[in-house]
Amino acid sequence: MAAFLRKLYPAATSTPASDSDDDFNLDYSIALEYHGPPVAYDIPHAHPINIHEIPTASAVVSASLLSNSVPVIQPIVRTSQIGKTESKDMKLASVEVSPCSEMSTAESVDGGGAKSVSESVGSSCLLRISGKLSGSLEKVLEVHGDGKDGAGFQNYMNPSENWESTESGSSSRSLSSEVFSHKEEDCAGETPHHVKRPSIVTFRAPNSDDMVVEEVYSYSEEAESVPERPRVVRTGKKGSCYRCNKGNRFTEKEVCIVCGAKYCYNCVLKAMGSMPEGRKCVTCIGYGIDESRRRKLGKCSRMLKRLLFELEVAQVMKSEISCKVNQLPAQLVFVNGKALSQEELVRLQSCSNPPRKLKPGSYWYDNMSGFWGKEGHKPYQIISSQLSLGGHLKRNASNGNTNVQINGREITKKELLMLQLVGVPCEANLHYWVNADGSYQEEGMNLVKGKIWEKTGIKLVCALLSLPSPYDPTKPSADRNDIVLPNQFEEKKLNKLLLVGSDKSGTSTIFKQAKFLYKVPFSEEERQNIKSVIQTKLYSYLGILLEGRERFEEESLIEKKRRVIDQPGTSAGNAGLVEYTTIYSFDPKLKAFVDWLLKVEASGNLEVIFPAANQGYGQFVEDLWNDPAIQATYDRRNELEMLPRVATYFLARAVEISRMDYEPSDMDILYAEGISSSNSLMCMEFSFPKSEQDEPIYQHDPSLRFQLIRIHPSSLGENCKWLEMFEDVDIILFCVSLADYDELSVDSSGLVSMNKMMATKKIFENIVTHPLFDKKHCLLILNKFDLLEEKMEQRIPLSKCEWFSDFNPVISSNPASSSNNSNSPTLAHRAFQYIAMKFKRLFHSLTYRKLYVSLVTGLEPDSVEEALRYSREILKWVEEEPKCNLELSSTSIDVSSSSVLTGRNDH
Ligand SMILES: Nc1nc2c(ncn2[C@@H]2O[C@H](COP(=O)(O)OP(=O)(O)OP(=O)(O)O)[C@@H](O)[C@H]2O)c(=O)[nH]1
Ligand SMILES: [Mg+2]
Repeated sequence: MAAFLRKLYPAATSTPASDSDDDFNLDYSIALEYHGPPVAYDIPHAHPINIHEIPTASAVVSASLLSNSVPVIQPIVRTSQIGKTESKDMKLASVEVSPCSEMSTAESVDGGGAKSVSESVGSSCLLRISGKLSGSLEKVLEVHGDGKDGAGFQNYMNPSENWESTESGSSSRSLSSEVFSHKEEDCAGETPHHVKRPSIVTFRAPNSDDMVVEEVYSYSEEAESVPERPRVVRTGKKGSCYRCNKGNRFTEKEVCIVCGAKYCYNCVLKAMGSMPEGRKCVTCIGYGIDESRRRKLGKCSRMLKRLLFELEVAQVMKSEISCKVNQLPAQLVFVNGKALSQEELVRLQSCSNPPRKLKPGSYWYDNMSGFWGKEGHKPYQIISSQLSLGGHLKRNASNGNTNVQINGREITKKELLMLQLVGVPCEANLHYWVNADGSYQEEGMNLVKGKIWEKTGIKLVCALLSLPSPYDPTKPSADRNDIVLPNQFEEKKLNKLLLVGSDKSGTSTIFKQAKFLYKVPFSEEERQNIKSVIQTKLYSYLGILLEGRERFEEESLIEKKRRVIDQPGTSAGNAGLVEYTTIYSFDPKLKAFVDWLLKVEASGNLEVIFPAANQGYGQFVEDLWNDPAIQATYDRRNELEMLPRVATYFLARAVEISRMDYEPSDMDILYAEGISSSNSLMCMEFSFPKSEQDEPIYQHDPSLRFQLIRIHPSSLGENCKWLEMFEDVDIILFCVSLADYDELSVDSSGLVSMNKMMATKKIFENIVTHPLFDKKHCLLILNKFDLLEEKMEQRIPLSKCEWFSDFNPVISSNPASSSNNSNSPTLAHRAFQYIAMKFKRLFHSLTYRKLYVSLVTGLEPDSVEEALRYSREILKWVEEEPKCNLELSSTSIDVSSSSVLTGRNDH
C-alpha cells in the first residue's frame, strides 16, 4: 500500500497546494502506519487519485507548447553535486514529471544526496528540465527509476527514434557509467559533450573463437542514431585470418566494413553470415561503417563472387549500399562551415541533381548558382540550386585569390581563366551575381550581361580546366546511378594525359585510335568534320595528281618530240608535226574543272571552298578519276613526293567519297588526316577496360578515369603561352614521327625552313622546359615505326638529320643477323633506340628527370594501346614512387648505355 501511495504521491517535493517554505520541508510520504502519541497538527490524508487525471508529459512534445517555452528535457550527466541539484526551486517542474519521480521520494526518505544517487547508477536515468518556468531560473531535475520507467518517461518527453535506440541499445552505451562522469560545468552546458573515455567490452562472435573488443563511447546527442562501431583485435599473427588465425598477408581475405576484421575464404560466411547489411561480421550488424571504407561499398571482391551465386552477390551489394545503418551520418557533412542535420542531408541527397559520391567532409555550396566544392578548393560540381543547407557561403570558401567574386565567393584562378576564355569580362574587383542558368550580372546593376553556360566552347573549356558544367537532365550519365545509390564510390581522380607533337607526327591518329580502343563514340559533329576533312583532302590529292599529270604530260611530249627528231630523215623543223596528245592528256571537257581546281589548290583555299555540306562536284570527280590520263598518273603515284601515303587509300575510292551521301567508315576515320580542318583542341574521357595482360593492381578498377587531350603546337600560341591551360595534366605524351629525320619542314609561306626532326626537337625543348611543366612526367611516343623500317630498308641514313650524325651501327654483312635473327635487333630497332636515347639525354639535361619512351605505329591499335597503358603504369608508379623502383618496361633504355647511343649492338 505504502509503495503504491509512494508511486502516486510525490511526497518529497512540495504538493501542488503547498505555497510556503515550511510546507516544502515536510515529508508527507507515508510508508508505515503511525502508532505513536497524538500529534498537534493535521495529518495529511492520501486521497484516492484517479490515475488518468495525473498530468503527463505528453503535452510537452506538442509543437504549440514547445513554442511557449515549455521545458525541454535532455539527458544530463551525473555530477558529484547532483543530489544537491534537487532544490527548492523545482516547484513547477515537479508537477510536470511527477509520474516518474517516485524513486526520488524513496531516496529522500533514505537520506537522499549524492550517495544514494551513485548507488542507483546503472538503473537510473537522468533528465534535465530546462526552461523559464514561472519566471524562475533554469530548473534541473534528477529522476531516478528503473530502466523501464526511465525509458517510459524519456519516450513520453521525446519519442524520437534516438531515444529508443539509446534505450534499446546495450546498457553499456545508454546507461554506462561514464555518462555520469562529467563535471558539474559540463552538466550546466546546454548540450552534453561527447565523452571521449571508452570502456572496453569484450564479447565473442557467435560460433567463433574470436575475441571481439568493443570500444564504447558515450554519445553526443546528434551522433547517437548509429552506435559507435566496434573495434576488433586480431589474436593470430599479422596477416592471418581473424577467425581461424591461419594464413598470411598474401592469403586472399574479405574485410568487415565496420571493424576491419579480415576473414579467409573458409571463414567469411561463418563470420559474416547472410550479410543483411553487406560485408559485416555478424557482431557488427547494426553498427555504422568505418568511413574510410565507404568507397568500397558495393564493390564486390573476387572472393565473394566465388563464394556466392551471382544473385546473392547482387543482393549483398545492394544491401550494403542501401541499408539505413550504412548511410552517411549527417553530422559528418559540413556545408559552409555548419554540420548538416538529418533533414538537410536528405534534402541534399534527394534533390534533382545531388552531389556525386558524397562522403564525410567539409564542403562549400553557393545556393544561387548551384556551385559545390570541397572547402578550400575550386568548384567540383554544379548541383541543384536554392537548397537551404548549412551556413552562409564565405568569401574564402574556395580559397580563391583573384579579386573577382561570384555570389560573394572569391573565385579561383581556373574559374577566372574559364570566364576569360569564354569572353566574360573579368577585371579585378568585379562582383558578379550568377544564377543557376548561368545568367550573370554585376553586383548592384539590374542588367543581365549574358549566360555563362551558353557561351561557345564553354563545355570544352570546363572539361579542360577540370571545372564543372551544369548537369544536363536529358543526357543519360553513369553518374546518375550514384543518385540512386548514394555514397557508392569515392570520387576517383581524373588522370589527364596531354598529347602533343610536331606537325603530322600522328597525334590525331593516336587520338582516334584511343576513341576506337576505349569505345568513346565520335559525336555527329566530329563525324561531319571528319567527312569534310576526307572530302577536302581528296580534292587536294586530286590536285597533286593533276600537277603530276601535267609534268608527266610535258615529259612525255618532250620524249615524243625527241623520238621524232631522232628518227632518221626527220629535221627539227618537223618536230611541230608531233601529235600533241599523250596518255597523260585528259578529255578537254574536263579542262574547265581541272583548271579551276588547280587554281583553288594553288591559292591554298581548298578547305574554305569545299565544306562537305554544299559541295556537289561528285560527277566531275567521277569523270576525272575514270579518265585514262589520271589513271596513268595514279599508276606513277610513287613519283609524286607530295602525295601522302593515305592518299592511295582515299583516291582508290574517289567516286564514292566525293558523293554527298558518303559516310566515313571507321577505317576512313582513322586514315583521315585529322579530325577537323582546324587544328583545334580535342578531348576525350575514357577508362581502361579489363585486360588479360593487366597486372592485378589494375584489374577491377574501371572507375579510374583518364582524359586524353590532344593539342597541336600551333594552337599553343606564342611561346606556348596556352600551355598554362594544361597546368593540371598528369603526364605529357610527346609524339615524334620517326620518319621525320630525312624530311624538311615547310613553313606557311612555302619556304623550306629546317629538318623536320630538328624542328620537332625545338618544340620538345619548348614544352618540357615550360615553367608550369617542370615537374610533369613525360612519355615520348616515337611514332611511325613502320615508316622508319621502310626507310632503313631503303638505307636512308639517320645522319640525314644533323642531330643523329653519330649513329654508326655495325651493319652485319649477313642480313639475317641484323633483321631475321630474333636475338638481334633490326637496324630500325637500333635506330629507334638511338633516337630514344638522344631524346632521353636531352630531357635529362633540361630537367634532370627521366624520360619514358614508347615505340608506336599509330595505325596499329595494339601499339597505341600499349603506349597508353604504359602512361597509366607511369602514373601508378609515380603514385607509389617511394615504394617502387621506377624501372622501365619493354622499351627501357639506359641513358648510360653507350652501345645504344652509337646504335651498336653488343650482343
Ligand atoms: N605509316 C604510318 N602513317 C601514320 C602513322 N601515324 C600516323 N600516320 C599518318 O600520318 C599522317 C599524319 O598523321 P596525323 O595523325 O594527322 O598527324 P597530326 O599529328 O595530327 O598532324 P597535324 O594535323 O599536323 O596535327 C596521317 O596521314 C596518318 O595517317 C603511322 O604510325 N604509320
Ligand atoms: Mg592531323
